[in-house]
Amino acid sequence: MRLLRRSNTGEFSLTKDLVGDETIPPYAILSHTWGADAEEVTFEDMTNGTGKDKPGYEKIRFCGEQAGEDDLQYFWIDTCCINKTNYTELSQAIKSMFRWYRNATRCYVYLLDVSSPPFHTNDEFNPRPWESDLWKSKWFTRGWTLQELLAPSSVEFFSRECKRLGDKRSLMQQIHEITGIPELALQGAPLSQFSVNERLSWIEHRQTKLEEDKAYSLLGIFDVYIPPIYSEGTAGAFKRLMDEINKLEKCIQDLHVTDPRDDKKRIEDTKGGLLKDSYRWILENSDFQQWRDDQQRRLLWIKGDPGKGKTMLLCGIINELNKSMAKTALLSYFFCQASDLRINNATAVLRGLLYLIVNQQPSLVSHIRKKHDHARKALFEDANAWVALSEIFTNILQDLSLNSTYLIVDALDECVTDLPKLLDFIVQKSSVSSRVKWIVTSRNDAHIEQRLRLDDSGTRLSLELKENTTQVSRAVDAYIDHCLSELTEIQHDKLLRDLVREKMQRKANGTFLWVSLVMRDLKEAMSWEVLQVLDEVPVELKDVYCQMMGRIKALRRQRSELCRQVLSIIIATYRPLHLQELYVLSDLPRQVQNVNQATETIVKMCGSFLTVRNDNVYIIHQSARDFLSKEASHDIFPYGTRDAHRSIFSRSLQVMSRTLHRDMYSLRVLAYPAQQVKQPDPDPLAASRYSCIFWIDHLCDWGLDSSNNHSVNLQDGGVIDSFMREKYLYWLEALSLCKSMSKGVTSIAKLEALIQGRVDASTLIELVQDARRFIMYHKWAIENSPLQAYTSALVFSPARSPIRCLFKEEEPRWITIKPAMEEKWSACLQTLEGHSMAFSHDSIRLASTSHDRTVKIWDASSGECLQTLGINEILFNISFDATGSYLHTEIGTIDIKTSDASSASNVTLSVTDPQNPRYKGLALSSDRVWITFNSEKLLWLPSEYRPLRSAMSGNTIGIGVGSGKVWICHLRSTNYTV
Ligand SMILES: Nc1ncnc2c1ncn2[C@@H]1O[C@H](COP(=O)(O)OP(=O)(O)OP(=O)(O)O)[C@@H](O)[C@H]1O
Repeated sequence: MRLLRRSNTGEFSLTKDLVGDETIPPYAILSHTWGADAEEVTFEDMTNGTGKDKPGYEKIRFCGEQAGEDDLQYFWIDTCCINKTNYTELSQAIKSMFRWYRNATRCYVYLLDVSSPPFHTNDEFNPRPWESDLWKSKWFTRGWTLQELLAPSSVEFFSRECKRLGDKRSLMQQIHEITGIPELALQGAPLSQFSVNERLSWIEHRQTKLEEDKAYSLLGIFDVYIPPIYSEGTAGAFKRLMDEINKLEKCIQDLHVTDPRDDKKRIEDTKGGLLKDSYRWILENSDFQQWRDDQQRRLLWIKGDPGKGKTMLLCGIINELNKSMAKTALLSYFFCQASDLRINNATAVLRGLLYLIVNQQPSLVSHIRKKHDHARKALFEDANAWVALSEIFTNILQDLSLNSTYLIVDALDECVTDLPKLLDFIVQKSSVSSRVKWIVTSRNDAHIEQRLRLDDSGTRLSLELKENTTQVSRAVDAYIDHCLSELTEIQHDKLLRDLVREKMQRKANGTFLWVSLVMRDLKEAMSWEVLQVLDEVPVELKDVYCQMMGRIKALRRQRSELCRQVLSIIIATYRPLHLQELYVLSDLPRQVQNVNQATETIVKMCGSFLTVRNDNVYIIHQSARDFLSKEASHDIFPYGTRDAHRSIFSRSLQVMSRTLHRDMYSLRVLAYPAQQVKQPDPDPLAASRYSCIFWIDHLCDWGLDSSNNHSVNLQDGGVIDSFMREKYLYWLEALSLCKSMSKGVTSIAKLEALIQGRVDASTLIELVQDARRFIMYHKWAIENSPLQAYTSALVFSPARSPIRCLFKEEEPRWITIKPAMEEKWSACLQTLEGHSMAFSHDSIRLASTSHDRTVKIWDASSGECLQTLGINEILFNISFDATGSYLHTEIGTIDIKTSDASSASNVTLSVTDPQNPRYKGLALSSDRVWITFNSEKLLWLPSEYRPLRSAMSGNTIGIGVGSGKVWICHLRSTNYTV
């Protein structure tokens, strides 16, 4: 960026090109409309000292003088600070312009067509005589001025006479009315909050001198970049812009595993709302202040026993940082929750943190897009996700454009998968990047402490430490006061209230959770019982839980049993359940009028263990889950946890058998895109959604060595056999509607492994094998259009596929001449988004490479992508050395960045001749072609293809085909002689 500098004598000169934001001094920036080319002072004029007689020089003089008045020595003007004859410089300027406006200390808008009479006296009837000019000003009709209005935090308006008219804030209402831009955007809210269409509408009625600029002037507003091509026309430029926006949106959509902002809101709501007086103590705490104010303190670890209020404290800290941090700073956070499969692992933490970061600074998505553009969603989900995400995260943290950033992670102890990796990552990153500060919380845990290795850059804040206990106790007292103010039973009796307060303060022992549990009891008590309740309640949390459990056991026979059922299901399931899911899985009484109400009533009988929000049931606290699954497990699971899994499995099968049928969402159109499917209300899958996704997991959790029942289920003619025969295709449709097709693929593989080798299940084994081929082969089509389960999936399955035969009735009748299919499945198991390849000697893994400069390592049986490696060269042949650490290519040797040495050593691969003529006869398909009937897309048709690369191991062969796909084939099932 080149700036103009005003010397003491009033002369202007250009600085050298300043590279890197940190080298740029505070500066003012001008926003204006351009006159005729000959009127504007150019870069050449400035370097040659000419142009002073041009009309445009007035603007330069104005900007320089105004900057001087505002104590700024430097300023920037687009007419003369960019060398437009240099394409590289011009495209760099277009790329950076939004940032330059945003970073300016002041932005002056010079309005040549707005006049403010110099001797205008204050006229109470017309205090702003220039306002009518403002409404008509050309400045509001130009394209580039849109970002100049939105990017800077301070925008001041000046008349032709250089008189200050007001700023973006004082003129907010008028600007909003003139431009139609929401006030929130004018106030500086992140533009990513506004939909793409809304942002596009802001430029609709604006013009640019060069037609393509209409699109290019939006780059900063969408935080994307395309290089300018000033010959492509408006349509071309907008097409490229939209492509880029769509890729950005898709990337963010795939990254999404949860929106931590929603999690925060949900947590606050389920915990009864956040109380300021109970967290504000942290702002006065010296450890916290040191972390906040000292550049060197980059990591703060807040630790404390269960229920000490760490999570709520973090919610408070997030709110306070949001208010106090610089506008340009980023704040990202994540709440781990052990009970929710989605958010209890290290990969999810990185995904969640990244999600909020790129939401605030979308340009950083470029780091994700480098990998995402070819790996797509698998980047975040395959076995290599951690490696890829940590690399992306590191690149973002090193990006010079990253603003100062706060990263906050709650409940590390609830990160069930890969916690050590996460801890090492946090330690490493917090010590290298000075612009990034971390806060993490956890329970007191020696392993976490050891791993965090807190040195000079880190601070430990223990809630149990003597210096802090007074502050925490006061915070708990404030919480008690707040809770008591809501206890209507004792409002009229001050003496009683004081007594209750005093007793609670004495027993709470600085534990918020204790107070909140006791309060639930007190709310149920009459005024004369309140003191007795308090006397009876134990001090320790565990004892409180024991007391709650005792009460459940003392309920009338059936009620107690219902509570036990509900609690056991909640503990044994993989994610929080909807009331309807809980109703069926707990097998609650049938004779109820309103399922949600009845289930909620039973949930309430479970004392304070559970809570309901938006019809979903949550366990009140992780410590309650710990208690129920450990100390109370003999009460909750009298027949062991396996029995709970058995119940969930068999009730799942029952509910699915009842509810699954063709076209559950009444989509009707066969190619109805899955992305456009909206969940109907009431949702026919509300009760069976969980079952569809997890029934096989619970079958496996039930265990192999179980009772006869288990055998009955697994044998020919058993319940699984019947379910597969009657409902398999509807189950696939349901999986697609639940966006869980990939989970279905791994589940059916799990089922196949479970029944493998059983002598009494030979027909079932055959059926499941067929079902597995079916789902793998047609996954793409069904995933994208749920009803393709009944069309292309059936029509393009082998004539003697058991699944096809069982669901013959579902085949489309309008196809009179059906494609001639093989009798049995072809050699193709599935298509992988891949490349050219080599198999591991044990046939377990397949490595592939392609022109997109990546190498992928696949699990050959599930088709899961295990690793995606970025490479610098275009590869044709690949192989691994014996240790698996180096990948040899025809072009060079590449270091594989693998975090998992053990898996790498399995990958000893050999390359077969890609030109081997013996494979040439294979005719399989790769591209997806739709058959259209009456302009409705009806079915997906695999087309002809040419094999490009192939590799073979044992009786499995991999074939690379056009458009970067890989087919994995079993030669056993074909007639090919190889
Ligand atoms: N500032 C606050 N405002 C309102 N309620 C609070 C506040 N702090 C704590 N609480 C109450 O105390 C309970 C326990 O707090 P929290 O869940 O934050 O504890 P924790 O230390 O994170 O526990 P754990 O480490 O076991 O998960 C909350 O469910 C809530 O009811």
